[in-house]
Amino acid sequence: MQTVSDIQALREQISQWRQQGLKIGFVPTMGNLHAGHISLIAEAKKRADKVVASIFVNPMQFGVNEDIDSYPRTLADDQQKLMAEGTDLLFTPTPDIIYPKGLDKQTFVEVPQVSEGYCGESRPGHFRGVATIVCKLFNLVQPDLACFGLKDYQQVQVIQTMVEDLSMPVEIVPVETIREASGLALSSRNGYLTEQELEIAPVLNQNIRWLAEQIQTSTDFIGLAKRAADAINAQGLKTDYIHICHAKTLQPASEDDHELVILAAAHCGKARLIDNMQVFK
Ligand SMILES: Nc1ncnc2c1ncn2[C@@H]1O[C@H](COP(=O)(O)OP(=O)(O)OP(=O)(O)O)[C@@H](O)[C@H]1O
Ligand SMILES: CC(C)(CO)[C@@H](O)C(=O)[O-]
Ligand code: BAL
Repeated sequence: MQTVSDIQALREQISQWRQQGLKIGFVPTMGNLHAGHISLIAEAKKRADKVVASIFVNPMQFGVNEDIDSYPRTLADDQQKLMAEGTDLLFTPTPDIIYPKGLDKQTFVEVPQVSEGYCGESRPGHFRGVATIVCKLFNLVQPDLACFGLKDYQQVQVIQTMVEDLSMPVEIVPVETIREASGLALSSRNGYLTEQELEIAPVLNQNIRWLAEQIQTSTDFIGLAKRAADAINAQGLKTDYIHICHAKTLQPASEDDHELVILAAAHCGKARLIDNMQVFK
């Protein structure tokens, strides 16, 4: 596996592969790789001839009081894992390479509606940062397809909408969430949890599953979501939000909707956990 940090080396390799008519799959990440990331690489490998991964802790998607400085950076370990899974190329740019003029003068991509609310409301500017970096990475890597984890459900909708609205020639492949046996979704930020917090963190997923069962037979979405939030908070987490939404528009679900998603975020110690579950009625 080749690792490149500069844009010219990346473009040279990509253009060689494109001239050979090879199909390119892409997996963008922020590093500190776990089995969730590796499942994205495996999915890309099944669908493409060459797999490109990127590791970039994107300053544009972090809020002022967020964890950009402490975000785990484990490049050597990550390279081992990517190589073992058969990744062909790893792109590891620095912020200077990606944003040479600085963030203030950078053109950005804003996706309306699906990026508003939920994580978009709690993390102002977050999805602008995500859409902008993913757009830029797509322009650099020119993939035929790109894999994204459904753990970040709202992010998948934001990227899918961006690709449709801007006619980007990239197929977005959503990949199922990989979980601990406890139900806790794997996440780099789980590394912030103490042993005790790791014991209570699965309560988020347990209550999402409870809610998924309840809404099969009830349309009291607001009342049920409140009961789930109370149960989560009673165990020592602090819910940021828990909502039942239309699976595509992410608008609050109405009684006639059949494709739903439960979206939730909760603070657990230093970590802000997110999780979700799609429900078909
Ligand atoms: N448990 C998981 N299962 C499947 N995909 C995942 C999982 N966790 C993250 N991903 C996906 O991996 C890609 C890169 O995510 P990222 O590097 O932010 O990892 P992360 O573990 O989600 O980190 P964070 O703790 O910052 O949310 C995204 O598409 C994300 O949805
Ligand atoms: C898609 C992404 C790599 C963009 O920085 C990031 O938001 C993530 O890791 O999910
Ligand atoms: N997995 C989403 C990246 C972020 O939380 O910034």
